[in-house]
Amino acid sequence: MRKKIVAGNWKMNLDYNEGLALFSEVVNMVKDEATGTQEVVVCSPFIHLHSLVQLAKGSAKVSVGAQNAHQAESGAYTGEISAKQVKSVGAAYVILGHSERRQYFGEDNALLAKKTDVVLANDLKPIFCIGETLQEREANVHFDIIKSQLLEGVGHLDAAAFSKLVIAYEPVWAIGTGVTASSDQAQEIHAFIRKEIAAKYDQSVADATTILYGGSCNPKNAAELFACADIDGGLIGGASLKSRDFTDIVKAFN
Ligand SMILES: O=C[C@H](O)COP(=O)(O)O
Repeated sequence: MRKKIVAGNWKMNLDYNEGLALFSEVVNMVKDEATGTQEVVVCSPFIHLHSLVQLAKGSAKVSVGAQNAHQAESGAYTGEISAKQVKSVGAAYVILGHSERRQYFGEDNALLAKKTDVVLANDLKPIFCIGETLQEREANVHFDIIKSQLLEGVGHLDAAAFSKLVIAYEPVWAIGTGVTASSDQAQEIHAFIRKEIAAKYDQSVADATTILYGGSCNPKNAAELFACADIDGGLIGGASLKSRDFTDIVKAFN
C-alpha cells in the first residue's frame, strides 16, 4: 500500500545554525511519537542538506530532500545545483514543480519533465507538485490544468519510473495564505489525480502512489485532511518552520 508521508518545505528560510537546531528538534520529537506517518521528509535549502543527512542518521523515519535541481547533469550553470550533487550528500528527495518555481523562475511542464528524468537518473525521488491558481479554479479549468501538469510533467515516464514519484497537490491559492482547501475540495482533486494516474498507467500504479496535500496545512486542519481516502499526507510550508507545529502535523495520522 502507499506510504503515508509528511514533508516539510523550508523554502528560503533559516540560516545554517537555525536549520540544524530546528531539524534536531524535529528528529528528537518525531522519534518518540506514535503516528501513522511512515516517513517524515525535510526539504531544506541546499546549505543544510549535508548536515541534516548526518543528523538524520539513526532515525528510521526521517529523510532529507532538496527543493530543486538543475535539468543538466553538470556544466557551466553558475549558481545552480545538480541532482548528482544533491545525491552526493545523501539526500533522498527533490521537490520539483513547486508553484513558486513555476511562477518566479518560469519553470514549465517541459522543463520539469527534463528535471524529473535527471532526478530519477540520480536515484532521487521527486516530490512533483501540481495545482491550480485561483483564477484557474474560478474559470473552472482547474481539472484541465492539473491533468496537463501531471501528464506533460511526468506522463512520459514508464510505470516503473512513475512509481518512484510522490505527487503533491498544492492549490496555489492556498499556499501561504492561511486559506486551506476544504477536505472535500482536496479529496475531490486527489481522487481526480489518482483516476488520471490509473487511466495513464493502471489501477495498481494509482493505488500505490502517495499524493500529498499542500497549502496552509497546520496542526488544526491536518487530521481532517489526512483522514480523506486519497490524501496520503502533506507538504508543509510555514508550519514546518516550527518543530511543535510540524510534529503535531506528523502526529495527525494517529
Ligand atoms: O511546499 C509547501 C507549500 O507551498 C505550502 O506552503 P504553506 O504550508 O506555507 O501554505
